[in-house]
Amino acid sequence: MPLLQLKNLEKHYGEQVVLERLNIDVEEGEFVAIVGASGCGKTTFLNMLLGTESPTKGQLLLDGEPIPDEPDAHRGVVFQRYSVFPHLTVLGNVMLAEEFSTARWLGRVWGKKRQVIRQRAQAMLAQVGLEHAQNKYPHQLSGGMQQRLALAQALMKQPRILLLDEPFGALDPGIRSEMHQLITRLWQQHNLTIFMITHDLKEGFSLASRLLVFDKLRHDPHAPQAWGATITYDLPLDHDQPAAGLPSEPQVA
Ligand SMILES: Nc1ncnc2c1ncn2[C@@H]1O[C@H](COP(=O)(O)OP(=O)(O)OP(=O)(O)O)[C@@H](O)[C@H]1O
Repeated sequence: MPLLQLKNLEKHYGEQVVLERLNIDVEEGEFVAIVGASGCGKTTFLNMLLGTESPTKGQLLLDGEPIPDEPDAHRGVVFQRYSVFPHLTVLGNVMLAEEFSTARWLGRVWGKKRQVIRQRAQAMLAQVGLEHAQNKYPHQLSGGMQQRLALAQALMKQPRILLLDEPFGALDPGIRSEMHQLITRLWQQHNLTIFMITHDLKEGFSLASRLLVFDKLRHDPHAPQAWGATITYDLPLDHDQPAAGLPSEPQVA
């Protein structure tokens, strides 16, 4: 069974149809890049996968069941601009998510349990290359280091699905390519299924195993909100072959 199934999925906000006729299956372990014009509903799609937005029509199934309508440990998320607790160190920020789930009301754990969480957090920081920065505070980190921290935080919960909303969009080119290597390694090490929104088509082609293009095919000048975007290209990417060009005609998926 596919990990995720989208069946005639739609999302409306009031009168505005944002997404329509989304029909795809996604297998465990795929790395799906999502591109499309600004405002076409990419973040809305990610929010439905995360569970902070629910579908208006159709079905969104995880392991054959409707996806839970609130975020849980199955799904980790990293945004372009990252928010942290500024008064906590790098290590403290990574430990925090785990402390909250272990001690729901107080958000603090002590003794042996805390020791175990600390060791896991330190191991995760080493995986993202932040082992030497664990005692720094967020304002002392570069943009790339902040995104490494965001990845460490998201992976602490051992998610199956990692949702990335333009995670490298604000970084310099040199730092971006370091982050590309890191995300490729983490994808393989943690056996993740990744959805990544990007505005950089080249980034999508080079990192992902599949590329989805969201676009509006139907326009009604008298009712601009009546039609939403859908998946107009669904391209498997074979990294053994040179990157293929986009087909010349849109194919409605
Ligand atoms: N909570 C909301 N309430 C009402 N409308 C919303 C809400 N969230 C998004 N929208 C609308 O849905 C449409 C799609 O927005 P979304 O942020 O998903 O697009 P996007 O493709 O991610 O854009 P960008 O590439 O600029 O980030 C926009 O017209 C936006 O105004």
